[in-house]
Amino acid sequence: MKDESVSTNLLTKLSSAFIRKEPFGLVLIIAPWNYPLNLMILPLVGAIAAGNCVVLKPSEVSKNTEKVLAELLPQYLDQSCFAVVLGGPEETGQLLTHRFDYIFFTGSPRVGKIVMAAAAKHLTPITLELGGKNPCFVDDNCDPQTVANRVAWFRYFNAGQTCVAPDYILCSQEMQEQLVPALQNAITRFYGDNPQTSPDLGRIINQKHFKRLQGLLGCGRVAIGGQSDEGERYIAPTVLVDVQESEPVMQEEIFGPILPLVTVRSLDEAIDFINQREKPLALYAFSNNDQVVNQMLERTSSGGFGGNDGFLYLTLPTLPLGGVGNSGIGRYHGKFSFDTFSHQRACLLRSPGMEKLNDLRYPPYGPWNQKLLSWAMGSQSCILL
Ligand SMILES: NC(=O)C1=CN([C@@H]2O[C@H](COP(=O)(O)OP(=O)(O)OC[C@H]3O[C@@H](n4cnc5c(N)ncnc54)[C@H](OP(=O)(O)O)[C@@H]3O)[C@@H](O)[C@H]2O)C=CC1
Ligand SMILES: CCCCCC(=O)O
Repeated sequence: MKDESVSTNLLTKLSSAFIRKEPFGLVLIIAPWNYPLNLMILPLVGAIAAGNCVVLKPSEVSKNTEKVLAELLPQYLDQSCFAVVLGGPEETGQLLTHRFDYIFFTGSPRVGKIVMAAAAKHLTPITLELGGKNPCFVDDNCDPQTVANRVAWFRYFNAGQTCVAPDYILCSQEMQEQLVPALQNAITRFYGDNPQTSPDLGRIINQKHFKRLQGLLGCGRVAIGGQSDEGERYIAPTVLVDVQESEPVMQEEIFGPILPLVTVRSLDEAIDFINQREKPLALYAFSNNDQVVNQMLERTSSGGFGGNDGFLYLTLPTLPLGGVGNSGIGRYHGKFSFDTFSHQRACLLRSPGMEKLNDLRYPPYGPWNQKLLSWAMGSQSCILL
C-alpha cells in the first residue's frame, strides 16, 4: 500500500508528511466452527494483504473443515510465514501464552475475555469478533408476510448458527398474532411440511449445542416447530411465544433455529428493552414508516444495523463487520481488514538545512515568538505550548 500523504501546518510546510501502513508482524487468528472457512479465510486475507505472517487456529469442533484447512493451506501458503495449529481450547490456551504482534479472535464473549486477558500480558492489540442477542423490532405498520419471510430466512439459515442472526423479536401482541401464521407460511414455503426432510435446513454442530438448544425448547410456549431428533442433531425451525425475560432463551445467545417473540406496547418500550441489555452485534427494525426505522437506529447502539432486512449488509465489503461493547472490539471485511492488520505509522521528513527557520521555536520565549509559534503550529499548538 503506498504511503498516504497528509496536509501540513506552517511549521512543517517544507516537509514531507505521510502515513506509512506497516504490518504488525506475527498475527494469531482464532476461528469458530459455524462458518469455519469464511471466518478463517477472510481475516487471513486481510492479514496477508497487510504483509503479516500468520498462525491459524481453526476450531476443533468443525473437524472436517479443520482437516481440509490443515491439508490444503500449506499447499498454497509459504510455510515460512504461515502455520496451522490444530487442537481445542487447551492448545489455544498454550498458543495464547506466547507473544504475538496481533490477535484476531472470533467467538463468544466468554472466550473473548480469556483471549483479551492473555493479550493484555504482552500489550498485544486485538480484534474480538464476538456474539450477542440480536434484537429484531417489528412495527405494527408493516406487511407481516414480508417481514416473516425475511426474518425466517435469516434466523434459520445455517440452522440459526449465525452470530448476526435475529435472536428474538420485539413486537406488539396484535402483530404477534399476525406474525405467527406468517412465520409458519414462510417455514413451510422454505422447508416443506416436514422441515426435517428438507435438504436446505442444517443440523446442530454437536451434542453439547444440541442439548443446550433442546433445553431452550421448553421456554415460553411453542407456537411453531419444537420437534427435535437427537440422532440427527435436528432442531425444527421453532417459534416461541409467551416467553418470560427471565427464561434461559432470553438470557443467553440462542445460536440455533429458535425464535422467541417478546411483546412490547410501543417503539419506546422496545428501545428501552434493547438499551437495558448489552450492545448487540446486530440490530434489526422492520416498518413501512422510515421514521420508526430511523428512530431505532438513532436511539440504540449495535455492531451493525439492518432496516427492513437481515444481515444482507455482510455482502458489502464496503461495510465493516464488528461489534461494540460486549459484542466485540474492532472490525474487518474489505479495506477494513487491511486497516485492522496494519500499523499506521506517522512520518515527517524534514530538510537537514534551513536551520534559521527553526529559531522561532527555540527558547528563550518572549510574548512575540510564543504567539508566532502558536500561529505557525495551528490547531495542534496545544501539544507543545
Ligand atoms: N462476530 C462474529 O463474526 C462471530 C461471532 N461468533 C460467536 O462465536 C460463538 C460461537 O462460536 P464458538 O466457536 O462456539 O465460540 P467459542 O468462543 O466457544 O470458541 C471460539 C474459539 O475459541 C476456542 N476456545 C474455546 N474455549 C476456549 C478457551 N477456554 N480458551 C481458549 N480458546 C478457547 C475454540 O476452540 P474449539 O472450538 O476448538 O473448542 C474456538 O476456536 C457465538 O457466541 C457467536 O456469536 C461466531 C461467528 C462469527
Ligand atoms: C458467511 C457469514 C458469516 C458471518 C459470521 C456469523 O454471523 O456467524
